[in-house]
Amino acid sequence: MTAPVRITGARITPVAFVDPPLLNTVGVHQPYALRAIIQLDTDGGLVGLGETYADTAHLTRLEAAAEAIVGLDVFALGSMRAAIEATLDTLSVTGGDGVAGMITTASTTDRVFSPFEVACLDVQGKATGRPVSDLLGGAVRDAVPFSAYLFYKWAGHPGAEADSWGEALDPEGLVRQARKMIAEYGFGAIKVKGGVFPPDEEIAGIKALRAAFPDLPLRLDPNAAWTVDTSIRVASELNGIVEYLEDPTPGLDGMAEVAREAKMPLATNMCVVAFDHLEPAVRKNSVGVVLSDHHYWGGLQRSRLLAGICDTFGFGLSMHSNSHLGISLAAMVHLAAATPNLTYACDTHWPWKSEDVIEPGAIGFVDGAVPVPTSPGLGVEIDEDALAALHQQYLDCGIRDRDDTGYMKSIDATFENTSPRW
Ligand SMILES: O=C([O-])C(=O)C[C@H](O)[C@@H](O)C(=O)[O-]
Ligand SMILES: [Mg+2]
Repeated sequence: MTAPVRITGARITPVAFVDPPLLNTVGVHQPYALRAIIQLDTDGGLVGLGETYADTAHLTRLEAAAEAIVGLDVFALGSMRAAIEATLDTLSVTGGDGVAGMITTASTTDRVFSPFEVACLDVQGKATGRPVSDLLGGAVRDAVPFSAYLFYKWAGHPGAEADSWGEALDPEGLVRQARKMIAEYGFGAIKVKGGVFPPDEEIAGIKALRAAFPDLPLRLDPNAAWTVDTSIRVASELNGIVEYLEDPTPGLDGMAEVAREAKMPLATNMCVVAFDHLEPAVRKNSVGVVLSDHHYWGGLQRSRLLAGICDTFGFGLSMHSNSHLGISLAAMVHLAAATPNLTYACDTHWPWKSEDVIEPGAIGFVDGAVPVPTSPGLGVEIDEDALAALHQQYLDCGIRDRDDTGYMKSIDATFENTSPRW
């Protein structure tokens, strides 16, 4: 039997990495995206890795949680979650969700527990010589398919040079972006981040993509930018064209109204983001597909629990993403590999980043999918020089919280973050 592997501490390092001006309904991505990297130290010398948001309040909570779990066995995940919950109850920080106000009702405990749970699973895997997917029930696929995640975007940040992706502000720009991303990564499905332009312009964008890629599944996600009536109209225009419509309108009740009329399933990473949202979502028939995200569903094991509930109630299941680095990708891939009822290609922001904290080569895309690492643990290791450089970038860049709306307002003072907008 493997002896207890006790936690001796956790190093939490905020990092900043270059991010293009990706547009969404709440504003635009700042020049740098923030993440916190967790290196969990144990008495035997094994180190586990985790990755999460790095907004100021979240960092305060992570530091408190790191202290609360010293001395615990990395296999004692139930006790660890309880210890973190108890510690968070003593803190009086607010905000810091790291998702620009788009996912505000997730559980704080689950959000803070998640990177520590992932790091513990990494250590468990290293201690037992098994990949994390084995600790989650075993991989049922060798590779995990992802979708091309398209964004409307400016050519570059104001005052800076154009980035290698260039501008995408109309249907031609979206198709150009899709061609480049698919040529580089081989994705077999396309998601468009909408809610940026009036719905008819985005419908035209989706139709242009359909014409350019007749065989690829398409999705549109306006992050609740539309009223119920607008959502029903868009759903009718896109009938037979998108495989699902993602968060067209705010709230479980609005989604249920749209779902009654729409022919395609509705997916969500906004109105079902915590376990206590599942019962009303089932009762109201609000959604057909849940987009899970281990960063706020409480880690990989609780995401497996979510998958079981989705299976029981007949929900489709896929995965949401935010701007992320390689530790998160590895965790997403192990989870997806061990989730039999994953019914759609997962989301990832991976193509939008040009920097990372992990040693290169351990994880990557082949034909639009990520082969599941088979080495012990997550299968990725920290590149200490890269971590130090991206931490320095964090210190230098001055950004301490994700604020798409504030950044947009600094460029266009008339911008208002309203939901629904159309
Ligand atoms: O599916 C989603 O809602 C997302 O991916 C949320 C993200 O924050 C996305 O809107 C972004 O990166 O701007
Ligand atoms: Mg979404």
